[in-house]
Amino acid sequence: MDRSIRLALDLDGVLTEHPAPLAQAANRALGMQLPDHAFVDSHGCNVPEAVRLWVYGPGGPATLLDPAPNAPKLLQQLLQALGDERLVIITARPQGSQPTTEEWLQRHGFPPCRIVFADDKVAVARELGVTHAIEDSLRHATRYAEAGITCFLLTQDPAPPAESPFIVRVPDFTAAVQAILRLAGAPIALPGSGDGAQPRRRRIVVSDVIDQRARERLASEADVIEVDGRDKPALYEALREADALIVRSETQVTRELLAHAPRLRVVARAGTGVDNIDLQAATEAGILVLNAPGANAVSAGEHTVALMLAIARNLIDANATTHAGRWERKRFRPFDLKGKTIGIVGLGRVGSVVAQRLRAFECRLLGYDPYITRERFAQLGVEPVDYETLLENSDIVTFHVPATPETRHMLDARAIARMKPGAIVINCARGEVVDVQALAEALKSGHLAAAGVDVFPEEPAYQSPLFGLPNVVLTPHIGGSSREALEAVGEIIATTTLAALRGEIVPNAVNLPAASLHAPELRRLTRVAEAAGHLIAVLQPARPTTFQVTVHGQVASDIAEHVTAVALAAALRRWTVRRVTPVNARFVAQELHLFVDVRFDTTASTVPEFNFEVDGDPPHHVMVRWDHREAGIMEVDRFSLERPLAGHMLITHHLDRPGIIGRIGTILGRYEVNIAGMQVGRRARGGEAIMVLNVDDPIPEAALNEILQIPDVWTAYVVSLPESGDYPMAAGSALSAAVAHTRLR
Ligand SMILES: NC(=O)C1=CN([C@@H]2O[C@H](COP(=O)(O)OP(=O)(O)OC[C@H]3O[C@@H](n4cnc5c(N)ncnc54)[C@H](O)[C@@H]3O)[C@@H](O)[C@H]2O)C=CC1
Ligand SMILES: O=C(O)CCC(=O)C(=O)O
Repeated sequence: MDRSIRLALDLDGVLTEHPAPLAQAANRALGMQLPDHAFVDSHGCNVPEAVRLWVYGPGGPATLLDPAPNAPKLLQQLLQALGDERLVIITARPQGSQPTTEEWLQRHGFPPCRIVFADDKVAVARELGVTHAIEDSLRHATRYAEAGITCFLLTQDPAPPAESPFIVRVPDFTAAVQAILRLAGAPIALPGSGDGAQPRRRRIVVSDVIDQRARERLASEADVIEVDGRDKPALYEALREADALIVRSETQVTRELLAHAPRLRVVARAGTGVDNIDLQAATEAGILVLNAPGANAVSAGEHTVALMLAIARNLIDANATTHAGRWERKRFRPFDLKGKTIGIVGLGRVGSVVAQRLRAFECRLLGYDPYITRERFAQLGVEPVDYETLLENSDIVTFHVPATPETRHMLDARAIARMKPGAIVINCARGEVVDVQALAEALKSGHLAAAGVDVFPEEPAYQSPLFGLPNVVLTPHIGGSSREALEAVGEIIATTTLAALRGEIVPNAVNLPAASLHAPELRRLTRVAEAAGHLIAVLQPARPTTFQVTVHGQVASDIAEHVTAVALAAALRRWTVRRVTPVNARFVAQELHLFVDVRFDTTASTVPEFNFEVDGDPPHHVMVRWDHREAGIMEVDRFSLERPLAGHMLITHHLDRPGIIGRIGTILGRYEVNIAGMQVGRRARGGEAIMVLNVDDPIPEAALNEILQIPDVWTAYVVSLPESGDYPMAAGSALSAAVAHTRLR
């Protein structure tokens, strides 16, 4: 192995993703007008020191950067090949950013490595005897080259004529590391395939017990980490890199927990009730919350009936005394459910199961649920009554409502006082629904005969006023835990968590309105809506003040809301460093004072169209047409297109005069960019025109600059939109980074 190589690595743009979000954040927060590449070499671009300190300092946008693909593993391989003596990170970040920088490296799993903070990188490199460097800044690469240090420059641009032989242009960090390993004679076993980085394997934390098959299903696509949700330090540690968290009722998903999970995209509740999840905090963070309503309803319903029977038949005591060798046949006086009046509070999924089972016992059923129809009561064979009537007339009252402010302590001392003497209470819903203190007192006084309780205000429950009372049957929240329920819940949660992580639309989202349309129609429309949002932000790179969506034709409001959320999220991803998904798109827009205005023109008898408009100088517009099967972007800035936009494109706004299109073609030809198709539109002969060129190859920045030099070409945008197939909706768009250039007319 060649031991003479000493390597200096740049940080931003080499170990991190491209630092464009830093410039965008500074522009937004400090009202600056920095170009996207400002932090490729912030010192060289004269970014003021105070701005650099803010960007790289505690809580600054640099702490939110993602690592470059596979960067931690690549650094590990370099360290293995070269040894830590011969590798150093030299960054031009200010010295004051040392703690946040080190914290970022550690948080993203980079191996420990020497790091030096210096504006004059070459002076430090010389002192350290550096022979090779990896950089993304041309200025630093040039300076290294002048000092005789070979510098791998990460860029897509071709080399200009007569560039120093000490500068070696490579497309990305993987290629640079390959070259260094080759030079060092080290084995090349790069993460991912030889010529490109593999997407990172998803990490799913499971913090409560779930079905074994569900775990296996998750493990087929992701790394599954199991931790005890009650062990906060262990859970927080596991969540640092987690994409999804799966819980049942024990783990409390609080705002604090979410703050420890910067990558989290999905929280899945393997069950029904989501009261252990801070839905507001999850929504603000753009995290999708899933649950599996109904999958354990039979289990909870049967458990409810089991608690009733256990009480009616004295099962618990009779079992214990018989086991103890005491034959107390005369002591027990069980009773039949037949003929009893049972009051069911909440006739949703579980309440309905209970009603259906109890009909077989020939009970009289009273029900209180202000949110369901009379027809539903009739179907279930339940008499609808008000809550007071139910309490006053029932021998057994059983609760099946969700935990909400309205249902909290629905059964308190006053409600209990209305109940028949000797009545029985069953709570298999949520602990908060019943005031346990009042219940315990009524049980002790004898006003109530017995209670069956599966759920507690605080779980796990290690103490309760109900503990030790002889007339209470307690179970540790196992109502929904039947084998069948766990299997069904596990299947739903595993399948939909993986689907949501792949960016697919799932039907069981709690904090994203369900769209009343199913794949593949919705998937296609979603793809195009995301592309439209992306495109409008390429056309309008500075954040506008208004994002207007006008829907023409017959479109259901939930579909319009879905399309708005998807397009808005895609646009916001280019307007803010904050993580945006359809879940928090409207919230983030509000935070950024971006007014989102959705209008409907349902009278228009047209194929449905979604028009996205943003204000600016000039304002921009993108229109999506959707014939309920196919969808496509059919207008840009009010110019109609013959074919929907797709693929790699150059879009220009220019004056309609002879020669312009030819000159653009010539420039692209010189840069070996093949043109695959062209569409042009104009308002009037000799007026403003638009051209969309589909190209087979990436358009180098230098070519774009030349195009912008052509007189009467006002703007040029390079953008990639999906051709076919799916791409992630919720985060991490597969749309390529777009370059937008504008020249003032
Ligand atoms: N013990 C366990 O292991 C399990 C407990 N559960 C819990 O059981 C409860 C019911 O679950 P599901 O039936 O799946 O929910 P659901 O949403 O299907 O039904 C709840 C019903 O309560 C009604 N309701 C809401 N507020 C009400 C109020 N103030 N007064 C009267 N009725 C009201 C609703 O209209 C709805 O019909 C939930 O708290 C759930 O978390 C569910 C499954 C297992
Ligand atoms: O088994 C569980 O996780 C609790 C079930 C439950 O309470 C629910 O699904 O709401």
